[in-house]
Amino acid sequence: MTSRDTIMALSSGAPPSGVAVIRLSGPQAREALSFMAGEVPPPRTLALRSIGAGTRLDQGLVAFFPRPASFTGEDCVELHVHGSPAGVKAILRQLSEFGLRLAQPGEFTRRAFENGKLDLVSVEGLGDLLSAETESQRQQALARYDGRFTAMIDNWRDELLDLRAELEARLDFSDEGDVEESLPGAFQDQLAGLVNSLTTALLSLSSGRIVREGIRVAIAGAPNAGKSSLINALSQSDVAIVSPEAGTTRDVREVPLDIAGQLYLLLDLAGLRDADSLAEAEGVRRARRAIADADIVLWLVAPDVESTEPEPFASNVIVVHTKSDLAHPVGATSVSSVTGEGIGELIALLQQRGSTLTGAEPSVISHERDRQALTEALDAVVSAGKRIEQWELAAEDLRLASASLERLIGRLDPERVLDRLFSSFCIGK
Ligand SMILES: Nc1nc2c(ncn2[C@@H]2O[C@H](COP(=O)(O)OP(=O)(O)OP(=O)(O)O)[C@@H](O)[C@H]2O)c(=O)[nH]1
Repeated sequence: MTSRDTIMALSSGAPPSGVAVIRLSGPQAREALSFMAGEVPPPRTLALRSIGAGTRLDQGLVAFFPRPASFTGEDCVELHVHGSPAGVKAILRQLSEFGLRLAQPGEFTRRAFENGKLDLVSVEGLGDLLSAETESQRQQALARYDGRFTAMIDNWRDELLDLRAELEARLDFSDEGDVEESLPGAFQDQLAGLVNSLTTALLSLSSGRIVREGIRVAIAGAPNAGKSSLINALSQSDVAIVSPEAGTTRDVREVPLDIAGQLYLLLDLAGLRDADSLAEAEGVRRARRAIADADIVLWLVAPDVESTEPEPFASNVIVVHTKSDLAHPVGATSVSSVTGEGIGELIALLQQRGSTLTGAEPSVISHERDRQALTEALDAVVSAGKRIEQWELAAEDLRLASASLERLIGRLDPERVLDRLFSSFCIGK
């Protein structure tokens, strides 16, 4: 496979559908278009054409996007045809006879990256955008795809270059005796500013990550405290098993919920109790770990069930009194999964707690790669600050910091991430 091949794919959803979009990219794209649809319309203009070489297979809209101003940076073509399974198949067959091959998953985007149209963090933003399910995920992914993170990284890289230039000038001219011995205060200030800015970015990682991955809400308490019933009531569907027999929820199940545009993952945990069997003990162990890792813990207390453990005290724990239809506790958060009482209030409470975790605007810094690169860059800049009078070593630290950022945008060693990243894309993207 070389990028000289011209590739094709159905880029819209699977037929049958109202419209199907077939996308082509590569040196033969223009010729393939005139083979299939006759006269090539002016660039970036939709034109109605009869589609099919020799025989008319369909009628649709076609567009030509000449390189380099196209998504991939190569000549691109779009055929908007009827979303018929047989029609799409026939068109792809003719294109294949013409010499085009089917694209691999993510191959269009990979070409865009290789041709410098997108950097790696934007590619990740696009991947996130395609899989975004909630409003906050969409906003976060779009901001990353649009280059908001790239602009931050470019700023840091510019600052690192300035600082290195200052040090390297001293190294070059140190023999000539006409440079000042110590570095100007402005240099120190700029270095401190950079440390601040990278630290702030790293701090926003946890909020960025929970927007992307979801706020983990552990639903915990004694067996039969009403955990599964509460999850059902919260999600208004029969997603969790409800059973009168104690100890039925053994594994950690995740129930996704969209509350006001933010993804929450309700973790339906095994009831905490002294386990009778190995399987139960494993369930309890996993439940404890999930509680420790959760962003919010709903600790359920029921009037008809004896709590085997004391309520945990932590700022992320909300004690919820369940089965309020049986007995009504005073002045506490209480719910009934049977009557629905208190469920709306609990959702509002989750939304309020969630918004303090995510902040007002979703952070674009949200991937494990971001954490690694920013931590490396920060460590290197801090190290440069510590040995600032050893110009050569400090310059090397700053070079390492730049290299971490260049790896993040894919300017350095992109191979390590490319295959993994693009294999998660769909065909036609
Ligand atoms: N009256 C009343 N009964 C409830 C309520 N919520 C749950 N129950 C009952 O309490 C029992 C246990 O409920 P579950 O939701 O299975 O409890 P759990 O905590 O998930 O239990 P395990 O998975 O065994 O740990 C069932 O018989 C439910 O019908 C409620 O709000 N009111």
